[in-house]
Amino acid sequence: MPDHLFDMHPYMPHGQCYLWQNDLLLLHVVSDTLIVLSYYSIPFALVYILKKRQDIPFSWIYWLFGLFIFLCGTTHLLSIWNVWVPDYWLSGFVKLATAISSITTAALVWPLVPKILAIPSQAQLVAANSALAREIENHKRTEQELRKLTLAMQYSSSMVIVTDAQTRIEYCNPAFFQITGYSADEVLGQRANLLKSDLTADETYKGLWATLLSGSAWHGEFLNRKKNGELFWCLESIAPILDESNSISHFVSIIHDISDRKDTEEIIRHMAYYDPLTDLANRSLFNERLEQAIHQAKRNPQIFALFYLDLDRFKNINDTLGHLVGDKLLIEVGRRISACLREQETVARLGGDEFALIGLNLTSPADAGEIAQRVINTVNEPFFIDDHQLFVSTSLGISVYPQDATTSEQLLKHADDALYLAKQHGRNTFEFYNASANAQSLRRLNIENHLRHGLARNEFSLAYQPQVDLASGRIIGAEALLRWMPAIGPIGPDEFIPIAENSGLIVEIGEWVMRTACRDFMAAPLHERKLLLAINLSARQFKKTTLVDSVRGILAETGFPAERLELEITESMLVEHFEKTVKQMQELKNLGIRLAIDDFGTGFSSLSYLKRFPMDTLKIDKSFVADIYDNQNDACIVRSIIGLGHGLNLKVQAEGVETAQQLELLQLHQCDRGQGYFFHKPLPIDEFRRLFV
Ligand SMILES: Nc1nc2c(ncn2[C@@H]2O[C@H](COP(=O)(O)O[C@H]3[C@@H](O)[C@H](n4cnc5c(=O)[nH]c(N)nc54)O[C@@H]3COP(=O)(O)O)[C@@H](O)[C@H]2O)c(=O)[nH]1
Repeated sequence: MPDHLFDMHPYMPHGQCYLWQNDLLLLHVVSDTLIVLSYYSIPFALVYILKKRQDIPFSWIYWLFGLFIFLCGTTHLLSIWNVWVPDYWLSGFVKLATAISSITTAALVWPLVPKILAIPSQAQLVAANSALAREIENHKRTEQELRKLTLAMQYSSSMVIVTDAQTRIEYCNPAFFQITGYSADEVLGQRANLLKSDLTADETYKGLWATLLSGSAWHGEFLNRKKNGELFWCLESIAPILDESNSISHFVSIIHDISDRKDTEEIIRHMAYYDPLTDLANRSLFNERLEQAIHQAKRNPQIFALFYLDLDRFKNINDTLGHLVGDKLLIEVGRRISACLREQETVARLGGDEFALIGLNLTSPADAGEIAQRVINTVNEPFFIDDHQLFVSTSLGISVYPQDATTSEQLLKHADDALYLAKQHGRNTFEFYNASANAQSLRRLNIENHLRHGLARNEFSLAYQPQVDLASGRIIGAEALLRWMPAIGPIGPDEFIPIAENSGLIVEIGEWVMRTACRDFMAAPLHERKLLLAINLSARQFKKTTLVDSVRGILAETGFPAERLELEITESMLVEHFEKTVKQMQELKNLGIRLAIDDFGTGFSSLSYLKRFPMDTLKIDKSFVADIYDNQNDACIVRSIIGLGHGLNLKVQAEGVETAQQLELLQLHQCDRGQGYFFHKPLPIDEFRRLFV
């Protein structure tokens, strides 16, 4: 060591300055002693802490710091020591050791600062602790929720399936095993399509996958199959579960067994689409099937036919044998008609005795004719119902797609027009629609429209056809016959009366006829002649419960004597409305009115009915009279009717007498009265009056 740097000679050694200053010595010794004691206590405290808290991070720095403090204390201890023992080398070395330890500590403590600062503070630890506590609480709550959801799945009556992204089953709830009959071993790891029945449309699966792969949930219905092969309807909700990277990791399906609901739906559907009596399709289903047939025929050009049919005079059966027999007959007719068509074709009951059929895939319209004939033949076979043997006939109208129409409304309307034609052509037959039938139906509609205004426009008049007493040749009365002169040109009663009957207008028109005829006959010169007045009544008028009141009212209003009024009723009307008709007739008879059966021989001809009606006159239909001279059968029929009428104490009147020979024969068989062109055509009132002037 260079002496000039540490030359101590000019200075007094440390210790000697205290020799002559006792107080200073005391101050230094006491202070150094206190410093030493407190310096030494620090390493001890640190050692104690490190022993107790061995987890303290960076403990070596505490050891280093402790050593440095200890050396500092030792330096002060040596300061006291040097007062009396000038061992400055020792003090120098201790200071050197202190310097080394302090430099080392200082050098090592600075890099440690950021690391120590990174150690959380107490406050931070408290905050982290409470955050952790909250986290734990949330976790517990989530666990509880999960437990609840798991329990819900366990006890749910709906099936729950969880699959992986490849649709391999990972979880099924107990309801799944219970409903499908599978066990866990049989399904876990299997593809979810093990329930597939192959009866669900491919479009459904396509839609399902498109929805799921787009990340959305799919809802829909499947017809699935259980382990035992039984089919069951499922309402499913399937949702994809996405992972953190937004890829599908799982699928979860909730499945409800809706077979019961489907059964109920099926019952409701059946009620909505099937006729409860015959179990045939009803009008709604028929319309749907017709639309389907049109749709298919448009895509795949083909011919099909629509048949419209009803039973001829079905009402007779209902009225005479009761509705129960009528219903059983309809059921049986439905069965027979169905047997005439193929499985995929439609037979519907549209109401009452009306049926409609669709005959598909025809090679030509003639096929439709064959089907219609089969239907007629099968219906013509006798029916045995409740000890009754019934003979029934049917009439059919046919429209063919596409030649007659291409819309359901038009096809139905044209078949209906054709049916009308079949009825007009004598029943028990079929007719194809044709344009003229269409024109006829349009004409019918036009006539009906004009008829509605006929009375208001004063377009009606009456013609009177004289009725002659065949023994004396005297005119004893006349039949009032309605004439109509509308703006569209004259229309005969044969055409407009059925339309007036169908539309119900005949009731009002009939009253006008009776009132006008009674007035005409009350005026001179007819009144004095005490002529009989014959008036036709239609079935529709008879159905009206007000008929008797109306007749009574007209007689009272016009003063025409009841005993000179003869109301003509056709034979078929008597049979169709038997009970009601007898009652009405009896009430009319009670007024004193005469009753005649018109067109006798053309209707039902049940003699047992005849004796129950309170009749006065039988009118032999002109069709028998026409050939009475040339046709033995007709002559025989006329003779029999005259005999029958007289046997029942009735007056017999022949209609349509046109020749002297006919008259001669009728007189020969003692027919009471005659009416026909041979005597007079129906005459306008003025001409008729002139006969008596
Ligand atoms: N409910 C009502 N029906 C009525 C009424 N007025 C007429 N009618 C019915 O309309 C049908 C057709 O009647 P019409 O064209 O008047 O024909 C009558 C006679 O003109 C015709 N007749 C009479 N004599 C002859 C003859 O010698 N030859 C021949 N070819 N025809 C003849 O017969 C019709 C009378 O028939 P009927 O009633 O059966 O006695 C007809 O059914 C009328 O009943 C009405 O007001 N209400």
